[in-house]
Amino acid sequence: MTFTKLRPLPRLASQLRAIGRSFLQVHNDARSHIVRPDWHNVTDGKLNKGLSFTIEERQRLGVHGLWPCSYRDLEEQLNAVWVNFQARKGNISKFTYINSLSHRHQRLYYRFLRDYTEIVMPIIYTPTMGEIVASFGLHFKYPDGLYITIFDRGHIRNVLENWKEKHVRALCVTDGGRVLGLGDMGANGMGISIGKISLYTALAGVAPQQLLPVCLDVGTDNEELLADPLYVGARINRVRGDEYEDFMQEFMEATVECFGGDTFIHHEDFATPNAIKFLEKYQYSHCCFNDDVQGTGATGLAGMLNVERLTKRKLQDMIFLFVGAGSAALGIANMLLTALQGRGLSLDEAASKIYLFDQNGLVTCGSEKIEEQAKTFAKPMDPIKDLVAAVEQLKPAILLGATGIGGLFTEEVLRSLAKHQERPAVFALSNPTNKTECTAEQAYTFTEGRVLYCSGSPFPPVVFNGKRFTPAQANNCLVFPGIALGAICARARFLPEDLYAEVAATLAKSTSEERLAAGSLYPAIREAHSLALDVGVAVANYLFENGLSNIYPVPKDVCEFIQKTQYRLEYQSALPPTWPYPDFPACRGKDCKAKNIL
Ligand SMILES: NC(=O)C1=CN([C@@H]2O[C@H](COP(=O)(O)OP(=O)(O)OC[C@H]3O[C@@H](n4cnc5c(N)ncnc54)[C@H](OP(=O)(O)O)[C@@H]3O)[C@@H](O)[C@H]2O)C=CC1
Ligand SMILES: CC(=O)C(=O)O
Ligand SMILES: [Mg+2]
Repeated sequence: MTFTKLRPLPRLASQLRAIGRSFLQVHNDARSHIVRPDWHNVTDGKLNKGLSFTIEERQRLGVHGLWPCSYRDLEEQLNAVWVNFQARKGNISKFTYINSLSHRHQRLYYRFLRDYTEIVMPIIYTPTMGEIVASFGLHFKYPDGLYITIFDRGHIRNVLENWKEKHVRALCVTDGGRVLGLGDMGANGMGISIGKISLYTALAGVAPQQLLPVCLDVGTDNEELLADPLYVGARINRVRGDEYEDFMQEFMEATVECFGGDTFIHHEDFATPNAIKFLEKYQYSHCCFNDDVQGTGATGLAGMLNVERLTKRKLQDMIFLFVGAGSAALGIANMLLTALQGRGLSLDEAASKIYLFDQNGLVTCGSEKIEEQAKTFAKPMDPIKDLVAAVEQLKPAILLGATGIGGLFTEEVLRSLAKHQERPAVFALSNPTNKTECTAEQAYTFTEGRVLYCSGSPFPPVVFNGKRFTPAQANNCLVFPGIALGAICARARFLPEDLYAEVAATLAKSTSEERLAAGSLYPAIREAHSLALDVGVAVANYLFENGLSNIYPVPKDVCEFIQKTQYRLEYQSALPPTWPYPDFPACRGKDCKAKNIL
């Protein structure tokens, strides 16, 4: 066989090569050098700029003619998205529209999320994400995350290597064991991993290519799903015991092998016993975070610190009644316990202030089945089975619900609460909206407008007796994007428990006096971007100060250091900085002279 000696490339082509093949496809053919259309720029949502490709870019990239001749800058495109979004009737339809935008035009999608956060959050997150999860088989369209099934045991690393991005810095992983308040959703749980991950970018500016949503499909015990022809997961009952735990162990090890030991691993919506077991097992050996326990813990404590700011009544003088004793309630109860101890109370004194109430009633020393984590809070007293009776007897200052049971805080419960407190606080944390323990309207109405109310899913303002109340959203989305940002930027080794007290303090402080005066215990969702940066800086500072970062030397300005890593929501030029052709007029968007030629 003979090899034809390659002709040396003419100067132009070699220049182009030096600039980088990603910009242009240059084909050295026998007769001429042809610049072929680079469809990649159009079909790859990461690169696509739609009508924001300048005329120069369209011509240089060989995609001229693939768009109508108009040019739209980012603001104009954003407006078109907004008009389109509003025109969609119903939340699912809005979700479908912006989900498709995320694939064809990533930067515009995230810019839309940033600029319209308060409006879009209920679509890409709770409550609409609950509906998407419930009917995931209808909505699955793109490989937006990795499904790792129990049948992949022994090969998990290979599956992780199939992911399109190689520089993953954070994963959000669920096994769908308890998704929002919907119960066991099996592989449909992927929806929640995707939703949470999209907030990393939308709120905290973590670059999307650094992120990976994962669903561990170990089956489901949800009979409805198993019988549903549209179900996309493994049709087996949930695998438990050693097989399940070995599978999890392999996943954690494979993640470290594949992406590095300082990869942030966010556990989401595992059923409570697994959530707690894995947190205890991996918290200090991996850069691992459980959102439902720790994220919710920090969020809940922050709200309580703000009840204190608002009512001028010390936390140590309050009684807390937590309805629900799962990962969310226990996460908050434990953080509160530590905070109270920090104020000089002994463990017993602190625990004596916090009551748990589960399906069987008040958790007492005589309760039949008490989870290990709940034992600290069990009280030496007679059982109380009825919630109204518990409220009547305990007279809590703060009533918190994390049960997944919609309407549990009835009129009677709320009236009883308000009877004993001038400004009672109600945290109705369950998601999505139809699982909320009570609505904002019920809370304000049945407490004659005296309640400090917040909820896991958003509620619109309520007018009661001519006064307008703006309920705050108490959701771990106020903290997890910032925690991830700080941990990723500082390349955290692991995330100790004390760090979450810093997060809670940062969130509480970020609530303005104006919002507090209006009875809102948290910042508004539209402030979530600056909040995420504040939390990110607090987390990174904590990690640097405690020798838990893999970054050395410590950056002088941590905030600037973090900001430099953030995803840019402006378009970059699709052309190399210096272009070798002299013959095209410079064309820069709106002011482009060349556009008038068309
Ligand atoms: N706003 C936020 O940021 C967050 C909200 N959540 C929400 O919190 C809810 C619970 O999550 P999680 O803790 O993980 O779930 P779990 O299922 O682990 O816990 C639910 C708890 O509620 C108790 N419960 C159920 N029914 C009743 C009832 N009728 N009366 C009193 N208690 C009852 C259960 O008691 P028993 O054990 O006896 O069955 C259990 O202790 C979900 O809806 C979730 O969406 C979760 C995380 C964050
Ligand atoms: C918000 C959240 O994490 C949950 O409802 O599970
Ligand atoms: Mg959750």
